[in-house]
Amino acid sequence: MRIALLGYGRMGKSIESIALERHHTITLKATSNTTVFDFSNTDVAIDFSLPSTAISNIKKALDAGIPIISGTTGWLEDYDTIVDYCSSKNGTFLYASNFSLGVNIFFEINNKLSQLMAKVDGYTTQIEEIHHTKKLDAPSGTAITLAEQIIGNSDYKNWTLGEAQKDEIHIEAKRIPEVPGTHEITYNSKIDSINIKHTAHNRQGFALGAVIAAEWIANKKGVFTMRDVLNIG
Ligand SMILES: NC(=O)C1=CN([C@@H]2O[C@H](COP(=O)(O)OP(=O)(O)OC[C@H]3O[C@@H](n4cnc5c(N)ncnc54)[C@H](O)[C@@H]3O)[C@@H](O)[C@H]2O)C=CC1
Ligand SMILES: O=C(O)C1=N[C@H](C(=O)O)C[C@H](O)C1
Repeated sequence: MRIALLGYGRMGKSIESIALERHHTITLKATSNTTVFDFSNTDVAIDFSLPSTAISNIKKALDAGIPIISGTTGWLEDYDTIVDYCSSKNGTFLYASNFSLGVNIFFEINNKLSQLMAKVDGYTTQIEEIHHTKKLDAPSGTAITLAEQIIGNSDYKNWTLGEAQKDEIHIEAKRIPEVPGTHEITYNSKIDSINIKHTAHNRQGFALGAVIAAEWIANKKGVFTMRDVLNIG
């Protein structure tokens, strides 16, 4: 498969290495200096760029009729606009806040645990995420997905980085050098605590998941998620 990389930073380079191992070729390595995106001879585009550039990158690929995978976080308030844009172009689009298999299993556990916890009283819910100091957005896209799952299953109405009101989940976003990504959910009561935690040891899981998603999506039309790709849940 011929892959265009929209973003050639930490993730773009990890994806390149996994894609080459899986016998794919790279047709474009776009960075902030790239003025023309040449999608000729490309089967699928993968966007891991910046919160401020993701939307225009995704639209460029859809305009060119190329299926696009996006892992860029920090732009999700415009997700529905992109879904509509994709439909208007009869295109192919998949976004995931986290492409790793482990985190996608963790999402399923979070969903089930939050359904159970919604049936009992006396627990408060907190999410902690830890990432490297180069990360531009906070909270992480993954923490937002986790919070939205809990909100969908409970009386919580919102998440906040600040002090939480009764109907809000507090997200603690910590930045520590070199940490690839750690997410922990804690339910705390006067009697006990329940924690679930996912720790990424490196970026390989994110990159492998993105390449697997690209392989899966190449000949499809529509808007998809990692649940479709991994067939879990
Ligand atoms: N969904 C997931 O599984 C994961 C998502 N991410 C997200 O991916 C994004 C990128 O992360 P990193 O690679 O660590 O960042 P990075 O800062 O190392 O790389 C960003 C790249 O985007 C490039 N860029 C800037 N403007 C561009 C433009 N207009 N078009 C194309 N490329 C452009 C930069 O030159 C750089 O190469 C972040 O939003 C991060 O949160 C990161 C890891 C996993
Ligand atoms: O910026 C990162 O590095 C990561 N970003 C994603 C997020 O915001 O959730 C996924 C992963 O945790 C690494």
